[in-house]
Amino acid sequence: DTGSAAAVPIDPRFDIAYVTPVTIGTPPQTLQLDFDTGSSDLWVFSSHTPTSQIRGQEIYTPDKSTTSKLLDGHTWSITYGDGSASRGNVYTDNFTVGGLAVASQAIQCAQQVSSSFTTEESIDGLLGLGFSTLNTVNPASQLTFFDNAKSKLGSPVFTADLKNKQAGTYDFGFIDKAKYTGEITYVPVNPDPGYWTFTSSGYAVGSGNFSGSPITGIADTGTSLVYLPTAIVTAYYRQVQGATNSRNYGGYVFPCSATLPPFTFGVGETKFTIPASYMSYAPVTDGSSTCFGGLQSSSGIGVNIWGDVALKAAFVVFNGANPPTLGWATK
Ligand SMILES: O=C(CNCCc1c[nH]c2ccccc12)Nc1scc(-c2ccccc2)c1C(=O)NCc1ccccc1
Repeated sequence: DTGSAAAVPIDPRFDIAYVTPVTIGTPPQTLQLDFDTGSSDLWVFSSHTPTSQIRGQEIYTPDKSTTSKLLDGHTWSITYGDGSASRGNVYTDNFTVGGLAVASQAIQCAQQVSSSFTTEESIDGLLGLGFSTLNTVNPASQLTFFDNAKSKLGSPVFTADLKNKQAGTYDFGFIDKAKYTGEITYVPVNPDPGYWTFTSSGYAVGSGNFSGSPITGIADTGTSLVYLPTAIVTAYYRQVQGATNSRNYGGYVFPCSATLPPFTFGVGETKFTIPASYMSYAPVTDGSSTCFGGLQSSSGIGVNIWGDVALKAAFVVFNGANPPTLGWATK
């Protein structure tokens, strides 16, 4: 079997996050989920979520599904590095993504979500595509959709083809040659503690020379920006007129009118250039002439994160074979 579904930016102006339609239950209930290779919980806004915490999201109502089953006594609770969080109970139900079906997928129903999820009206939940070791369900952790689907897939892979300010695609079980150019460079993945962790072969700022120092980080579709070591980030913003590291805004900002250099990162012998236009993320507040950078320091995080700003410059193969690898191709 295979599956293919669109990854649609939730805001036409800035690529904050992407959502993908899924169906849950019988008859099918359609929700838009944020596919997230940086976590491993599949959680949804639901009939168990207090209405005060729902603002326009679609919800999953297990009681309306003839195939839903309560996973008795199981709970979950997740907190992301930005302080956002959710928790709740667990059902199993039929689940499909782009024509690929999994019976009795664990669906984590939110009984509590933090304000940053309430205010993201276009996100009805998250679909974790990290390794199942990161799943937070207690007392028994649950498998991700990808782990449940793997045995049905021709090839144990999924691919991310995210795009700038337009819809991209997540494919499951096959690699679409029409989506990339040249050869795919595969690199080893360290699945411990559960992220798609790989090592980049270096970077360059604008037309500067390539620095071949290895950068270990995670391929994370659930994080908007790129977070790298401070030395790299300061080297980048040294080339941006008027850029400052703002305590007030929590990162590097610059005049929206500034000329930005592109940013190149290496995977094996292949080089990926993030165009300058991707490196300006958004005005710090609506209408402001101060913009927040798409590249920020990872010093407070503890891990380097290759988020959407980087991933949308490539076609990425998440190879769930044993051992797992990541494939990168230009497009
Ligand atoms: O959690 C994920 C992927 N799912 C995000 C789901 C999500 C969390 N709010 C959301 C809001 C909307 C949609 C999805 C999400 N990735 C990782 S690995 C390490 C960290 C981390 C650890 C410590 C400190 C910082 C990061 C994060 C992290 O918190 N990223 C989000 C972020 C990173 C920086 C700034 C903001 C957010």
